[in-house]
Amino acid sequence: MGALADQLYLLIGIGVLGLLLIVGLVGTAVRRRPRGSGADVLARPDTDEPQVADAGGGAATATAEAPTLEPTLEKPEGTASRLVRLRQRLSGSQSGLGRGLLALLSRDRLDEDTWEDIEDTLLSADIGVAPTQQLVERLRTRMRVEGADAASPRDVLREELINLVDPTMDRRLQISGSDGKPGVVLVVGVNGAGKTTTVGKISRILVAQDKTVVLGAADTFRAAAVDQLATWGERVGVPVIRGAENGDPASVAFEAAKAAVDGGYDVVLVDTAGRLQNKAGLMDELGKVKRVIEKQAPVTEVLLVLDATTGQNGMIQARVFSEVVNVTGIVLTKLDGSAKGGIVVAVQRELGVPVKLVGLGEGPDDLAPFEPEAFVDALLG
Ligand SMILES: Nc1nc2c(ncn2[C@@H]2O[C@H](COP(=O)(O)OP(=O)(O)OP(=O)(O)O)[C@@H](O)[C@H]2O)c(=O)[nH]1
Repeated sequence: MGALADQLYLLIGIGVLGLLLIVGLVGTAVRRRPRGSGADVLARPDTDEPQVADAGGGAATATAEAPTLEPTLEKPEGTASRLVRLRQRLSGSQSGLGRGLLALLSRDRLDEDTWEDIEDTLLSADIGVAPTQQLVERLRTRMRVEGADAASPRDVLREELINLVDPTMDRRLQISGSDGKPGVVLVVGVNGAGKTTTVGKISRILVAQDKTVVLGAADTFRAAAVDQLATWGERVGVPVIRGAENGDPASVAFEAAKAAVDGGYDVVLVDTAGRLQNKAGLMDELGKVKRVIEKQAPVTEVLLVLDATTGQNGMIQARVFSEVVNVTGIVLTKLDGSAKGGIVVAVQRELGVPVKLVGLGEGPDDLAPFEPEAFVDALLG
Protein backbone atom coordinates (compact mmCIF):
# COMPACT_ATOMS: atom_id res chain seq x y z
CA MET A 1 0.00 0.00 0.00
CA GLY A 2 2.85 2.36 1.02
CA ALA A 3 4.73 1.61 -2.25
CA LEU A 4 1.53 2.24 -4.23
CA ALA A 5 1.06 5.61 -2.54
CA ASP A 6 4.70 6.51 -3.29
CA GLN A 7 4.20 5.68 -6.97
CA LEU A 8 0.98 7.68 -7.01
CA TYR A 9 2.78 10.73 -5.52
CA LEU A 10 5.60 10.31 -8.05
CA LEU A 11 3.11 10.24 -10.94
CA ILE A 12 1.30 13.32 -9.63
CA GLY A 13 4.66 15.09 -9.24
CA ILE A 14 5.68 14.31 -12.81
CA GLY A 15 2.25 15.47 -14.02
CA VAL A 16 2.55 18.81 -12.20
CA LEU A 17 6.09 19.32 -13.50
CA GLY A 18 4.94 18.58 -17.05
CA LEU A 19 2.07 21.05 -16.69
CA LEU A 20 4.41 23.77 -15.38
CA LEU A 21 6.75 23.15 -18.32
CA ILE A 22 3.92 23.55 -20.84
CA VAL A 23 2.62 26.73 -19.14
CA GLY A 24 6.16 28.11 -19.09
CA LEU A 25 6.68 27.47 -22.79
CA VAL A 26 3.38 29.08 -23.76
CA GLY A 27 4.18 32.06 -21.54
CA THR A 28 7.54 32.49 -23.23
CA ALA A 29 5.93 32.28 -26.64
CA VAL A 30 3.43 35.00 -25.74
CA ARG A 31 6.10 37.26 -24.24
CA ARG A 32 8.25 36.85 -27.32
CA ARG A 33 5.42 37.81 -29.61
CA PRO A 34 6.92 40.26 -32.09
CA ARG A 35 5.35 43.75 -31.89
CA GLY A 36 4.66 43.93 -35.61
CA SER A 37 7.11 42.83 -38.21
CA GLY A 38 10.18 44.98 -38.76
CA ALA A 39 9.80 44.58 -42.51
CA ASP A 40 6.23 45.91 -42.50
CA VAL A 41 7.21 48.90 -40.42
CA LEU A 42 9.64 50.24 -42.94
CA ALA A 43 8.06 48.91 -46.11
CA ARG A 44 7.44 51.61 -48.66
CA PRO A 45 3.73 51.91 -49.36
CA ASP A 46 2.83 51.47 -53.01
CA THR A 47 -0.33 53.53 -52.83
CA ASP A 48 -0.88 57.20 -52.14
CA GLU A 49 -2.78 56.33 -48.99
CA PRO A 50 -0.87 57.13 -45.82
CA GLN A 51 0.24 54.00 -44.04
CA VAL A 52 0.63 53.30 -40.40
CA ALA A 53 4.06 52.05 -39.54
CA ASP A 54 2.81 50.38 -36.39
CA ALA A 55 5.78 49.84 -34.20
CA GLY A 56 3.70 49.49 -31.12
CA GLY A 57 1.55 46.40 -31.51
CA GLY A 58 0.45 45.33 -34.96
CA ALA A 59 -1.23 41.96 -35.46
CA ALA A 60 1.25 39.25 -34.70
CA THR A 61 1.05 35.56 -34.05
CA ALA A 62 2.41 33.92 -30.95
CA THR A 63 5.52 32.02 -31.83
CA ALA A 64 8.55 30.88 -29.96
CA GLU A 65 10.34 29.97 -33.18
CA ALA A 66 11.44 33.42 -34.27
CA PRO A 67 12.56 35.33 -31.20
CA THR A 68 15.05 37.29 -33.32
CA LEU A 69 12.15 39.13 -34.97
CA GLU A 70 11.27 40.84 -31.71
CA PRO A 71 12.12 44.56 -31.95
CA THR A 72 13.73 45.53 -28.68
CA LEU A 73 12.08 48.66 -27.43
CA GLU A 74 14.46 51.21 -26.00
CA LYS A 75 13.82 52.87 -22.68
CA PRO A 76 14.39 56.62 -23.12
CA GLU A 77 16.64 58.21 -20.52
CA GLY A 78 14.80 59.57 -17.46
CA THR A 79 14.45 63.32 -17.00
CA ALA A 80 16.78 63.76 -14.01
CA SER A 81 19.84 62.05 -15.46
CA ARG A 82 19.25 63.60 -18.89
CA LEU A 83 19.21 67.10 -17.44
CA VAL A 84 22.36 66.62 -15.37
CA ARG A 85 24.20 65.21 -18.38
CA LEU A 86 23.02 67.91 -20.76
CA ARG A 87 23.71 70.81 -18.38
CA GLN A 88 27.32 69.63 -18.27
CA ARG A 89 27.41 69.51 -22.04
CA LEU A 90 25.94 73.01 -22.29
CA SER A 91 28.55 74.26 -19.90
CA GLY A 92 31.26 72.63 -22.00
CA SER A 93 30.22 74.43 -25.18
CA GLN A 94 29.21 77.82 -23.82
CA SER A 95 31.40 78.65 -20.83
CA GLY A 96 34.01 80.49 -22.94
CA LEU A 97 31.64 83.42 -23.38
CA GLY A 98 30.83 83.74 -19.67
CA ARG A 99 34.44 83.36 -18.59
CA GLY A 100 35.54 86.02 -21.10
CA LEU A 101 32.93 88.48 -19.86
CA LEU A 102 33.72 87.77 -16.25
CA ALA A 103 37.44 88.35 -16.74
CA LEU A 104 36.73 91.72 -18.36
CA LEU A 105 34.22 92.80 -15.70
CA SER A 106 36.58 91.83 -12.90
CA ARG A 107 39.32 94.22 -14.03
CA ASP A 108 40.34 96.83 -11.47
CA ARG A 109 39.54 99.68 -13.83
CA LEU A 110 36.55 99.45 -16.12
CA ASP A 111 37.69 101.96 -18.76
CA GLU A 112 36.17 102.61 -22.19
CA ASP A 113 38.40 100.01 -23.84
CA THR A 114 37.18 97.37 -21.44
CA TRP A 115 33.53 98.22 -22.11
CA GLU A 116 34.22 98.00 -25.82
CA ASP A 117 35.78 94.57 -25.33
CA ILE A 118 32.70 93.50 -23.38
CA GLU A 119 30.50 94.71 -26.23
CA ASP A 120 32.60 92.86 -28.82
CA THR A 121 32.48 89.66 -26.78
CA LEU A 122 28.68 89.82 -26.62
CA LEU A 123 28.32 90.62 -30.32
CA SER A 124 30.58 87.75 -31.33
CA ALA A 125 28.32 85.37 -29.39
CA ASP A 126 25.39 86.37 -31.67
CA ILE A 127 23.38 88.12 -28.95
CA GLY A 128 22.50 90.89 -31.38
CA VAL A 129 23.13 94.63 -31.39
CA ALA A 130 20.17 95.94 -29.39
CA PRO A 131 20.36 93.36 -26.55
CA THR A 132 24.15 93.89 -26.37
CA GLN A 133 23.73 97.64 -25.94
CA GLN A 134 21.02 97.12 -23.38
CA LEU A 135 23.13 94.71 -21.35
CA VAL A 136 26.24 96.90 -21.45
CA GLU A 137 24.17 99.90 -20.36
CA ARG A 138 22.72 97.97 -17.41
CA LEU A 139 26.13 96.68 -16.37
CA ARG A 140 27.73 100.12 -16.61
CA THR A 141 24.98 101.70 -14.53
CA ARG A 142 25.08 99.04 -11.86
CA MET A 143 28.86 99.03 -11.56
CA ARG A 144 28.87 102.82 -11.34
CA VAL A 145 25.88 103.34 -9.03
CA GLU A 146 26.39 100.40 -6.74
CA GLY A 147 30.16 100.89 -6.70
CA ALA A 148 31.72 99.24 -3.70
CA ASP A 149 28.28 98.09 -2.52
CA ALA A 150 27.74 96.12 -5.71
CA ALA A 151 27.51 92.37 -5.50
CA SER A 152 30.45 90.52 -7.05
CA PRO A 153 30.86 91.04 -10.83
CA ARG A 154 29.80 87.42 -11.24
CA ASP A 155 26.50 87.98 -9.41
CA VAL A 156 25.77 91.21 -11.28
CA LEU A 157 26.51 89.55 -14.64
CA ARG A 158 24.44 86.50 -13.71
CA GLU A 159 21.42 88.61 -12.77
CA GLU A 160 21.61 90.76 -15.87
CA LEU A 161 22.10 87.80 -18.23
CA ILE A 162 19.11 86.02 -16.71
CA ASN A 163 17.02 89.19 -17.19
CA LEU A 164 18.14 89.33 -20.81
CA VAL A 165 17.11 85.73 -21.46
CA ASP A 166 13.79 86.53 -19.75
CA PRO A 167 12.82 83.99 -17.10
CA THR A 168 9.17 85.15 -17.21
CA MET A 169 8.36 83.50 -20.57
CA ASP A 170 6.20 80.38 -20.46
CA ARG A 171 8.41 77.64 -21.87
CA ARG A 172 6.15 74.65 -21.32
CA LEU A 173 5.33 72.63 -24.42
CA GLN A 174 1.61 72.83 -25.15
CA ILE A 175 0.94 69.14 -25.60
CA SER A 176 -2.48 68.85 -23.99
CA GLY A 177 -5.53 68.98 -26.20
CA SER A 178 -8.95 69.94 -24.89
CA ASP A 179 -12.27 68.07 -24.99
CA GLY A 180 -10.55 64.71 -24.96
CA LYS A 181 -8.63 65.54 -28.16
CA PRO A 182 -4.88 64.93 -28.45
CA GLY A 183 -2.37 67.76 -28.28
CA VAL A 184 -1.00 68.50 -31.77
CA VAL A 185 2.57 69.69 -32.21
CA LEU A 186 3.56 70.91 -35.67
CA VAL A 187 7.32 71.00 -36.20
CA VAL A 188 8.61 73.38 -38.89
CA GLY A 189 12.00 74.61 -40.06
CA VAL A 190 14.40 74.36 -43.00
CA ASN A 191 15.80 70.99 -44.00
CA GLY A 192 18.94 70.11 -42.14
CA ALA A 193 18.08 72.20 -39.08
CA GLY A 194 17.36 69.01 -37.15
CA LYS A 195 13.57 68.80 -37.44
CA THR A 196 13.21 65.06 -37.86
CA THR A 197 15.75 64.38 -35.14
CA THR A 198 13.92 66.79 -32.83
CA VAL A 199 10.55 65.13 -33.48
CA GLY A 200 12.15 61.79 -32.61
CA LYS A 201 13.74 63.17 -29.45
CA ILE A 202 10.50 64.81 -28.28
CA SER A 203 8.65 61.55 -28.79
CA ARG A 204 11.15 59.83 -26.49
CA ILE A 205 10.68 62.46 -23.79
CA LEU A 206 6.92 61.99 -24.00
CA VAL A 207 7.22 58.20 -23.91
CA ALA A 208 9.43 58.51 -20.81
CA GLN A 209 6.56 60.51 -19.27
CA ASP A 210 4.12 57.70 -20.10
CA LYS A 211 2.32 59.70 -22.78
CA THR A 212 0.97 57.92 -25.82
CA VAL A 213 2.26 59.41 -29.06
CA VAL A 214 1.66 59.22 -32.83
CA LEU A 215 4.17 60.61 -35.32
CA GLY A 216 3.19 62.05 -38.71
CA ALA A 217 5.92 61.93 -41.37
CA ALA A 218 4.60 64.82 -43.45
CA ASP A 219 8.06 65.58 -44.89
CA THR A 220 7.13 63.52 -47.93
CA PHE A 221 9.70 65.19 -50.17
CA ARG A 222 12.65 63.41 -48.69
CA ALA A 223 12.21 59.65 -48.49
CA ALA A 224 15.14 59.42 -46.09
CA ALA A 225 13.42 61.78 -43.65
CA VAL A 226 10.38 59.50 -43.61
CA ASP A 227 12.50 56.40 -43.06
CA GLN A 228 14.46 58.23 -40.38
CA LEU A 229 11.25 59.10 -38.52
CA ALA A 230 9.94 55.54 -38.86
CA THR A 231 13.13 54.32 -37.19
CA TRP A 232 12.75 56.81 -34.33
CA GLY A 233 9.18 55.58 -33.79
CA GLU A 234 10.10 51.95 -34.03
CA ARG A 235 12.77 52.28 -31.36
CA VAL A 236 10.29 53.38 -28.71
CA GLY A 237 7.13 51.66 -29.95
CA VAL A 238 5.44 54.77 -31.33
CA PRO A 239 3.31 54.41 -34.49
CA VAL A 240 4.38 56.51 -37.48
CA ILE A 241 1.95 57.60 -40.19
CA ARG A 242 3.68 57.93 -43.52
CA GLY A 243 2.60 58.53 -47.10
CA ALA A 244 3.91 57.85 -50.55
CA GLU A 245 7.10 59.60 -51.62
CA ASN A 246 6.20 63.05 -52.97
CA GLY A 247 2.63 62.45 -51.79
CA ASP A 248 0.50 65.16 -50.26
CA PRO A 249 1.99 66.20 -46.89
CA ALA A 250 -1.38 67.54 -45.76
CA SER A 251 -2.98 64.14 -46.27
CA VAL A 252 -0.32 62.49 -44.07
CA ALA A 253 -0.80 65.17 -41.42
CA PHE A 254 -4.57 64.63 -41.55
CA GLU A 255 -4.25 60.87 -41.18
CA ALA A 256 -1.81 61.25 -38.31
CA ALA A 257 -4.21 63.55 -36.46
CA LYS A 258 -7.09 61.20 -37.22
CA ALA A 259 -5.16 58.19 -35.95
CA ALA A 260 -4.41 60.07 -32.74
CA VAL A 261 -8.05 61.14 -32.27
CA ASP A 262 -9.52 57.73 -33.13
CA GLY A 263 -6.96 55.85 -31.06
CA GLY A 264 -7.30 58.15 -28.03
CA TYR A 265 -3.59 59.05 -28.07
CA ASP A 266 -2.27 61.91 -25.93
CA VAL A 267 -0.12 63.72 -28.50
CA VAL A 268 0.54 63.78 -32.23
CA LEU A 269 3.84 65.22 -33.51
CA VAL A 270 3.92 66.21 -37.17
CA ASP A 271 7.24 66.56 -39.02
CA THR A 272 6.93 68.89 -42.03
CA ALA A 273 9.04 69.67 -45.08
CA GLY A 274 11.05 72.88 -44.90
CA ARG A 275 11.63 73.95 -48.44
CA LEU A 276 12.36 77.63 -48.41
CA GLN A 277 12.58 78.33 -52.12
CA ASN A 278 9.68 80.74 -52.00
CA LYS A 279 7.55 82.10 -49.25
CA ALA A 280 4.24 81.73 -51.08
CA GLY A 281 4.80 77.98 -51.65
CA LEU A 282 5.82 77.43 -48.07
CA MET A 283 2.85 79.40 -46.83
CA ASP A 284 0.45 77.41 -49.01
CA GLU A 285 1.89 74.12 -47.88
CA LEU A 286 2.14 74.78 -44.15
CA GLY A 287 -1.21 76.59 -44.18
CA LYS A 288 -2.87 73.58 -45.77
CA VAL A 289 -1.18 71.15 -43.37
CA LYS A 290 -2.46 73.15 -40.41
CA ARG A 291 -5.98 73.53 -41.84
CA VAL A 292 -6.48 69.82 -42.50
CA ILE A 293 -5.10 68.84 -39.09
CA GLU A 294 -7.58 71.20 -37.48
CA LYS A 295 -10.46 69.29 -39.05
CA GLN A 296 -9.49 66.69 -36.46
CA ALA A 297 -8.02 68.63 -33.54
CA PRO A 298 -6.60 72.11 -32.89
CA VAL A 299 -2.85 72.55 -33.25
CA THR A 300 -1.61 73.28 -29.73
CA GLU A 301 2.04 74.08 -30.48
CA VAL A 302 4.01 75.18 -33.55
CA LEU A 303 7.71 74.61 -32.95
CA LEU A 304 10.28 76.27 -35.17
CA VAL A 305 13.54 74.32 -35.30
CA LEU A 306 16.64 76.46 -35.87
CA ASP A 307 20.27 75.40 -36.17
CA ALA A 308 22.22 77.47 -33.62
CA THR A 309 25.36 77.31 -35.73
CA THR A 310 23.86 79.25 -38.65
CA GLY A 311 23.96 82.73 -37.07
CA GLN A 312 22.32 85.40 -39.20
CA ASN A 313 20.95 82.79 -41.62
CA GLY A 314 18.99 81.29 -38.78
CA MET A 315 17.56 84.69 -37.99
CA ILE A 316 16.40 85.15 -41.59
CA GLN A 317 14.74 81.71 -41.53
CA ALA A 318 13.07 82.58 -38.25
CA ARG A 319 11.60 85.72 -39.79
CA VAL A 320 10.23 83.91 -42.86
CA PHE A 321 8.66 81.06 -40.90
CA SER A 322 7.10 83.40 -38.36
CA GLU A 323 5.43 85.27 -41.21
CA VAL A 324 4.06 82.01 -42.60
CA VAL A 325 2.87 80.21 -39.46
CA ASN A 326 2.07 81.31 -35.96
CA VAL A 327 5.22 80.01 -34.25
CA THR A 328 4.64 79.37 -30.53
CA GLY A 329 8.04 78.03 -29.51
CA ILE A 330 11.61 77.70 -30.76
CA VAL A 331 13.90 74.69 -30.64
CA LEU A 332 17.58 75.61 -30.97
CA THR A 333 19.55 72.61 -32.17
CA LYS A 334 23.30 71.96 -32.27
CA LEU A 335 24.06 74.21 -29.31
CA ASP A 336 26.70 71.60 -28.50
CA GLY A 337 28.52 72.54 -31.68
CA SER A 338 28.39 76.30 -31.26
CA ALA A 339 29.87 78.69 -28.73
CA LYS A 340 27.33 81.27 -29.86
CA GLY A 341 24.60 80.70 -27.31
CA GLY A 342 23.70 84.38 -27.61
CA ILE A 343 21.39 83.41 -30.46
CA VAL A 344 18.88 82.40 -27.76
CA VAL A 345 18.47 86.07 -26.88
CA ALA A 346 18.49 87.30 -30.49
CA VAL A 347 15.86 84.89 -31.76
CA GLN A 348 13.52 85.38 -28.82
CA ARG A 349 13.70 89.14 -29.38
CA GLU A 350 13.10 88.76 -33.08
CA LEU A 351 10.05 86.51 -32.80
CA GLY A 352 8.74 87.40 -29.36
CA VAL A 353 8.34 83.70 -28.55
CA PRO A 354 10.41 81.63 -26.13
CA VAL A 355 13.12 79.10 -26.83
CA LYS A 356 11.50 76.01 -25.32
CA LEU A 357 14.00 73.26 -26.09
CA VAL A 358 17.67 73.00 -26.93
CA GLY A 359 19.42 70.24 -28.87
CA LEU A 360 22.76 69.31 -27.37
CA GLY A 361 24.00 66.41 -29.44
CA GLU A 362 23.18 63.69 -31.91
CA GLY A 363 22.29 61.11 -29.27
CA PRO A 364 18.63 60.07 -29.03
CA ASP A 365 18.11 61.73 -25.65
CA ASP A 366 20.18 64.86 -26.28
CA LEU A 367 17.30 67.32 -26.06
CA ALA A 368 16.64 69.45 -22.98
CA PRO A 369 14.06 71.99 -21.90
CA PHE A 370 15.52 75.48 -22.03
CA GLU A 371 15.97 76.86 -18.51
CA PRO A 372 17.25 80.47 -18.30
CA GLU A 373 19.03 80.07 -14.95
CA ALA A 374 20.71 76.80 -15.88
CA PHE A 375 21.70 78.31 -19.23
CA VAL A 376 23.32 81.37 -17.63
CA ASP A 377 25.05 79.21 -15.02
CA ALA A 378 26.44 77.11 -17.88
CA LEU A 379 27.68 80.30 -19.54
CA LEU A 380 29.43 81.41 -16.38
CA GLY A 381 31.02 78.02 -15.91
N1 LIG B 1 25.43 67.97 -32.81
C1 LIG B 1 24.11 67.98 -33.00
N2 LIG B 1 23.59 67.49 -34.14
C2 LIG B 1 22.25 67.52 -34.31
C3 LIG B 1 21.38 68.06 -33.33
N3 LIG B 1 20.10 67.97 -33.82
C4 LIG B 1 20.19 67.37 -35.03
N4 LIG B 1 21.48 67.11 -35.35
C5 LIG B 1 22.02 66.50 -36.56
O1 LIG B 1 21.70 67.33 -37.67
C6 LIG B 1 21.53 66.56 -38.83
C7 LIG B 1 20.24 66.94 -39.53
O2 LIG B 1 19.16 66.55 -38.73
P1 LIG B 1 17.73 66.16 -39.34
O3 LIG B 1 16.86 65.87 -38.18
O4 LIG B 1 17.85 65.14 -40.40
O5 LIG B 1 17.33 67.53 -40.02
P2 LIG B 1 15.95 67.91 -40.70
O6 LIG B 1 15.74 69.34 -40.39
O7 LIG B 1 14.87 67.00 -40.37
O8 LIG B 1 16.32 67.78 -42.20
P3 LIG B 1 15.56 66.91 -43.27
O9 LIG B 1 15.48 65.54 -42.70
O10 LIG B 1 16.46 67.04 -44.45
O11 LIG B 1 14.24 67.57 -43.43
C8 LIG B 1 21.58 65.11 -38.37
O12 LIG B 1 22.87 64.61 -38.63
C9 LIG B 1 21.35 65.20 -36.87
O13 LIG B 1 21.95 64.14 -36.16
C10 LIG B 1 21.96 68.60 -32.13
O14 LIG B 1 21.30 69.13 -31.23
N5 LIG B 1 23.33 68.52 -32.02
